[in-house]
Amino acid sequence: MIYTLTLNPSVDYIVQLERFELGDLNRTISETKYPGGKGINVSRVLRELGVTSIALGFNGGFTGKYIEDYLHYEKIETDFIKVMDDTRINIKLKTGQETEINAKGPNITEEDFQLLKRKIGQLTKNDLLVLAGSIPSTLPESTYEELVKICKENGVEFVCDAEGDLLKNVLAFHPFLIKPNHHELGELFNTTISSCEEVIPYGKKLIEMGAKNVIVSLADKGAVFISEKMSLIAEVPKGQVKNSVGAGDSVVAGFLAEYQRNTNVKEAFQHSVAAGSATAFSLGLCTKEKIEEILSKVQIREIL
Ligand SMILES: Nc1ncnc2c1ncn2[C@@H]1O[C@H](COP(=O)(O)OP(=O)(O)OP(=O)(O)O)[C@@H](O)[C@H]1O
Ligand SMILES: O=P(O)(O)OC[C@@]1(O)O[C@H](CO)[C@@H](O)[C@@H]1O
Repeated sequence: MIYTLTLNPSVDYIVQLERFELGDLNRTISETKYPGGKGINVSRVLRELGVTSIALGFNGGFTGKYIEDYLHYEKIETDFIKVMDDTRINIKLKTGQETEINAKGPNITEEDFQLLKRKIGQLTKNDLLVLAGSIPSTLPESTYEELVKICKENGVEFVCDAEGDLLKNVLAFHPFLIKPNHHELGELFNTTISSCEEVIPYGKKLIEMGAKNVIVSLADKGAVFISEKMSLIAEVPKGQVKNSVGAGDSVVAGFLAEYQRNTNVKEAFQHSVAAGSATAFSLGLCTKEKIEEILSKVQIREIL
């Protein structure tokens, strides 16, 4: 079973405006809302692709209930730990460019954290855990490390989509997959990366540091896959970006869904990039039809 973990879920409130004037009254052209948070997005795209997962994390209040009801309506199983405060609302402003305001989120107590550790401790070697997103400020910086250590002890594979030290510190536990974008990769190595070719030496370093598979996404500039055995570059299809929120999470879900189907890394990478772009070209997350529509436009080449 695939489990996704979203420590700080959100209701994503997507607001479209002609333009945004700071300090003025601004009126929207349209608005919509979705359950959000990186792990939850992964679960939703997996479900769309016919793969079952269970969404874990902390949620609370009316926003937490909205997320849980929405996921159940989509037939996604959840096993959230209830917290006292409301789950956060993240604002995504569309004004030609995309501006995000991500809230801090609820207080998570030590007791809540212990409960989560016990849940993660029940996973077995037949399970895979996706840890994705930021860590609430009330949890220790070492949260991911502590959780993947439990995974390792029980032979549970894990995927990590996080930034900076959060990502660096789990590498020694050999994640099955990590997916930084090129800015995050650059920050890890104190450099600037602006093309797929430039990604390759740094991607290889992540493999040396312990990752089994690495996908680095560069938005419209392409994506790179690296493992010990091969390096691949994908060209992404051109299209009109409607909302790139969740595009990175769709890359993770697209890879896992296809890899689970046939363990062919090249095809899994092609599906993952198609899922990312399909989400970027949609207002919400991708649909299976949209992925299939653009799949053949995702050209993959091997770098020898
Ligand atoms: N402008 C675009 N045109 C086509 N595809 C895109 C575009 N932007 C994003 N994508 C698709 O989405 C994937 C992930 O995008 P990106 O590199 O922005 O990841 P990310 O920063 O993790 O995303 P996010 O945090 O917005 O979910 C890319 O690999 C690509 O497939
Ligand atoms: O604040 P975090 O946890 O870093 O990111 C949260 C978030 O921006 O990530 C998802 C898109 O990847 C959104 O659904 C959500 O609002």
